[in-house]
Amino acid sequence: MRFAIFGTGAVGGYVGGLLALNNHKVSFIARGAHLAAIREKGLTLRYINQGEVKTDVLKVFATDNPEEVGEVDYIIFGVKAFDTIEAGNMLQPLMGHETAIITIQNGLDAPHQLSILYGNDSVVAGAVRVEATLGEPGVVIKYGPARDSSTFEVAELSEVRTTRMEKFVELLNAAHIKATLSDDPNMVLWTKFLALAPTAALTATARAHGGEVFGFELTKQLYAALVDEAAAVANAEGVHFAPEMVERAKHPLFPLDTAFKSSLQRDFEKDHHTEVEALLGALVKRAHKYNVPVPHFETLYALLSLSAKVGYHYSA
Ligand SMILES: NC(=O)C1=CN([C@@H]2O[C@H](COP(=O)(O)OP(=O)(O)OC[C@H]3O[C@@H](n4cnc5c(N)ncnc54)[C@H](OP(=O)(O)O)[C@@H]3O)[C@@H](O)[C@H]2O)C=CC1
Ligand SMILES: CC(C)(CO)C(=O)C(=O)O
Repeated sequence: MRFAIFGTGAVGGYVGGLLALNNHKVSFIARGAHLAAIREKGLTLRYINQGEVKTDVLKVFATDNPEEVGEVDYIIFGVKAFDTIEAGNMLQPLMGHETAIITIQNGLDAPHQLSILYGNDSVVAGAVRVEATLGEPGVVIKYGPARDSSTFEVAELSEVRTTRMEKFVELLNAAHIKATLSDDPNMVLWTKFLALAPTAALTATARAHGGEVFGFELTKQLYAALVDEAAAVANAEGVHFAPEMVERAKHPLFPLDTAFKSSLQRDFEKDHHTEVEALLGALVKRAHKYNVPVPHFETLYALLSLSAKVGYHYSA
C-alpha cells in the first residue's frame, strides 16, 4: 500500500513515521526549512516520556511537489485546519480511483470542505488522539510512550464500511497506533471535539497544563460546563450523545500526572497561526445558528480571538 502524508507536521509526521518504520512506502509532503532538514538529515521522531527521551531517525522520501509522488492508496491529510482548502487543492496528482483522503484535523469542517473538492466517496473523517508538536526543522516530538498510546478513529464520509478502510485500520494497528473503523463520521468528529474543544480552550486561556486545569476546582467546573455546551450544540446538529458519553467527556483526555499541553496552547506559545476559529469559532457559529446558549464558549472565544490578534505574549 502507498501512503502520502500531506503536511508532515506533528501528527502527520508521527503517524507516517510509524508506518515507514513498519516498512510501508510512505511519501512525505513538507515545505520550507522542515523539508530541507528532512532531506538532509532524515525525519526525526523524538519521544519524550516523563523526562526520558528516545529517537528514531528515518531516511524518507520528502518533497513539496505531489507530482513527484503520483497516485497513492491513502493520503493522510496532516495540515492545520486553516490550511485545508489551499492544501486540499493540491491533492489531485495523488488521487487514483480508490484513493482515500483521511483527515486528522481537530474541528468539524475539514472532511466536508474536502468532499466539495473530491466528492464524499473519497473522504474519510479521522480523529487522532496523540500529544505531539514540531521541534526544530526535521523533528517531530511525541509526548508519552513511543508506541501504542495513540488512537486513530476513522469513518468514511459516505457512511459505508469499505475494505480499503478495514485494511487501513489493520495496517495502523500493526504500526502500533490503535485504529478503529466506525460508520458514523459525524460521531467520530464530535466525540473528539466534545473533550478537545474545552481542553484546548481552557489550557490556552489559563496558560496552564491540563493537570493544573483539572486539579483546580473552578476550572474543572468550567470544563464540565463547556462539555455540556458542546453536547447541546451537537444535539441541535443531530449528533445525539448518550448522557454517559457526555459524562465520560468530562474526564481528562490525558493522565493527570503529566504536564499535558494542547496543540492550540502550543501554537499560541510559539506565536503561530492558531485554530481558534476551527475550534471555538466553529462551535459558537453553530450555537448561534441553532439558538443554543453557549456563554462560556463565547467568553473564551472572545478572549482567545483577542490574544490571537494582539499576540499571546503581549504586555503593555
Ligand atoms: N499536535 C497535536 O497534538 C494534535 C493535533 N491534531 C490536529 O491535527 C492537525 C495538524 O496538527 P499538527 O500536526 O499539530 O500541525 P503542524 O503545524 O505540526 O503540521 C502541519 C504541517 O503541514 C504543513 N503544511 C501546510 N500546508 C502545506 C503545504 N501546502 N505543503 C506542504 N506542507 C504544508 C505545515 O507547514 P508550515 O509550518 O510551513 O505551515 C506543517 O509542517 C490540526 O488540525 C490539529 O488540531 C490532532 C491531534 C493531536
Ligand atoms: C488533546 C489532544 C492532544 C488529543 O489528541 C489534541 O488533539 C490537541 O491538543 O490538539
